[in-house]
Amino acid sequence: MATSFDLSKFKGIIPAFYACYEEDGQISQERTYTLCDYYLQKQVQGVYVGGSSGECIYHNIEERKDVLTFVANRLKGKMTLIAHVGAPSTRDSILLAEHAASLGYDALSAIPPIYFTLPDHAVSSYWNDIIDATPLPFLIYNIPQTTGYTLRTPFYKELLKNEKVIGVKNSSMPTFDIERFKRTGGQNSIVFNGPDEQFVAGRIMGADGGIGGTYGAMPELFLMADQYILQGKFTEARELQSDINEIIVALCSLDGSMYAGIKEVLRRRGVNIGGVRLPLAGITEQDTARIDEIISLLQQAESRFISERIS
Ligand SMILES: CC(=O)N[C@H](C=O)[C@@H](O)[C@H](O)[C@H](O)CO
Ligand SMILES: CC(=O)C(=O)O
Repeated sequence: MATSFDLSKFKGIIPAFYACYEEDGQISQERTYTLCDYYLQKQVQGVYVGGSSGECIYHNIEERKDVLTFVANRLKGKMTLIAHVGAPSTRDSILLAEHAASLGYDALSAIPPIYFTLPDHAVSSYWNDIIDATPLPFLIYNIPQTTGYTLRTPFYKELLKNEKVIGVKNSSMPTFDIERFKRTGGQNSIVFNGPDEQFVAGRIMGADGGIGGTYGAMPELFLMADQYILQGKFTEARELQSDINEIIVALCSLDGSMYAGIKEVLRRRGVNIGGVRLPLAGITEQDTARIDEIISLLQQAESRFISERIS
């Protein structure tokens, strides 16, 4: 079960990379570079490209390959790059996996098959077929609330028999699952916390780091929360998590999708990566005032927890 990959790069704060669009809704190379530069400047550990937050479900394969290419062009060798290659068919997932491997990504990851409910043996074949297609290590993506599929510990143990499986990004809500997955995989495996609302709890229960959809709106806050955990400052970590959660709850209360809200926050802070792709809803006129409030919540949390000034 022990993997021989160097796991030291799979930890810390790894934002889930957002889809970057032109004004007409096409994937934007230039804006993808803008977002890459932003993350480089924030000194995050890495990026998780083409997942839920990357709106992969609304992109065709060529668009997904383009996003993987643009990010690698800008960030290869500068931070950890994880490619999400989950797609409705095994065939398309393999095409994406091969593409990511040719670009030098550090790891692959995929959700389980969606739409049809498949038995574990078919899920296992799906993941293992992707894994077999390239030499890269693989991170399982467990996200029952969107896929309808729940990864169980005994099945996870089976999957770990493939030494290229290095761990799991766990987005189920119980932090108990994080503890179980970490215990099952042992020290020579990785667990990433999924739900940003309980990043601190996930870390305490054994997650090595987090991959999150809201990190991009507030990377400094998550980096600081991770620092607090590393320093054993649990009271500070909990208080910061609570401030973070006020921001996440506000982002999730917009008429527009959470991603549209995050992109508006980023735009107002000088990082314009466009809107969201339909059917995700864009922000509405009423959302404008709510976004003012979100910006002020961000500023309050930043001035409370981060010493250096953030624009
Ligand atoms: C269901 C879902 O998309 N979960 C993401 C990944 O785990 C999270 O990062 C959320 O975006 C975040 O926790 C906000 O709810
Ligand atoms: C949040 C996350 O991991 C994703 O967007 O895939």
